[in-house]
Amino acid sequence: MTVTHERRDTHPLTPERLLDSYVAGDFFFATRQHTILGIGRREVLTAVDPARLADTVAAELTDLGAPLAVGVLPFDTTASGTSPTRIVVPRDVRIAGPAHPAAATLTRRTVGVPIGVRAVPHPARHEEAVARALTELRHRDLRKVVLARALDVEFADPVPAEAVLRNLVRDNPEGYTYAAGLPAGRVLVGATPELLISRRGTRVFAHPHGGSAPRSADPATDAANAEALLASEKDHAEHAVLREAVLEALRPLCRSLTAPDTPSLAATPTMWHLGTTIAGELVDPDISALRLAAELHPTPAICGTPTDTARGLARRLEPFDRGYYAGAVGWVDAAGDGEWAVAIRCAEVADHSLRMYAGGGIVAASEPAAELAETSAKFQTLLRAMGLDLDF
Ligand SMILES: C=C(O[C@@H]1C=C(C(=O)O)C=C[C@H]1O)C(=O)O
Repeated sequence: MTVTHERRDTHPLTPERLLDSYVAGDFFFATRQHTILGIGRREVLTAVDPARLADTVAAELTDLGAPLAVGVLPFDTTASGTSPTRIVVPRDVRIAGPAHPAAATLTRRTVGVPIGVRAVPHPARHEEAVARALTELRHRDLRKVVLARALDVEFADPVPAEAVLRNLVRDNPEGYTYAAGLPAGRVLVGATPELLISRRGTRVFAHPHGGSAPRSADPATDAANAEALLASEKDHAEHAVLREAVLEALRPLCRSLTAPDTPSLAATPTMWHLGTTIAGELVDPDISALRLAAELHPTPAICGTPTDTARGLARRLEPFDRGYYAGAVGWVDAAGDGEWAVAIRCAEVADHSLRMYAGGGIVAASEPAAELAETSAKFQTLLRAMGLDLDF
């Protein structure tokens, strides 16, 4: 196993070269700090429960003398989930600096022309599901539930995950842009703004996002959307549930924990969000980034509160299995450091088709039509990367 860091020789290891080397099945993770490429698979470790897998991964990294492991957590990490946590020790790891700002000079790649696009469920059914969730919110012990929908896109030719990834890197300078190989040649690819947890030594950070508004090409509308989000009681209520849950999960693990009282605006090229930066100092330096991700996931950003009730309701109201959508994607190294991002704004690529997902938090003050529009806006991250000017 070799780890190659950026070096100044005739072939510097640049983020662009990592992108050029990436092939579907590899692991790719670009952040504001660095770009990681995990090539191939030396070991694949799977288990339903990511917390249990964390210890196995730590032992495996030590045994193999490997620097880091990469992978994905599914949305549903309970026994009834159908996709396991999947951690890969790559054959080779290459690390370069951040992809930005040079990414703006990347040339876009063509993804192909779709021969069919289908919303799952039909948009009207999604509105009905939101309406049913509102009834549950009124009558049950439920404060928030996240409901998602999907878009299935069919192509005449195989979908080049490499092109989708490259276009996502080009378009999304601030977030976590990722690709992870899944069984049967499938690929999870996306660009998420949301950090579930990062750990460096005893320092941990989380940046939960909850509360959304679309960006606009018109600067006045764009600014007005941001202002309206900052002033929206409904979005602040939705965010408060999330902030509380993340703080509550981290509190027993941290000797100190800080978070501003009110969220601030976080931007992606397609969405405005309310975000809170949470920083903590771990009590136990042996708790790895993967273990921390397992402790926090699923947060109310992608599930709801209380967790079990919300997960059960989402399972009943959504006509699909989320798989790795709304799970987590990231890496953990031999020292236990790592970064795990919330696996949203993504698609699962399978040969000639892909399925993209978008969801939104429903609270008592939500409205079905607005929730449908929010998911349409969230699809834009992937639709743009695919060069598709569609509104679903
Ligand atoms: C669930 C998604 O996004 C999450 C839900 C949000 C919301 O409801 O406001 C905001 C950011 C994300 O945490 C998604 O993009 O699919």
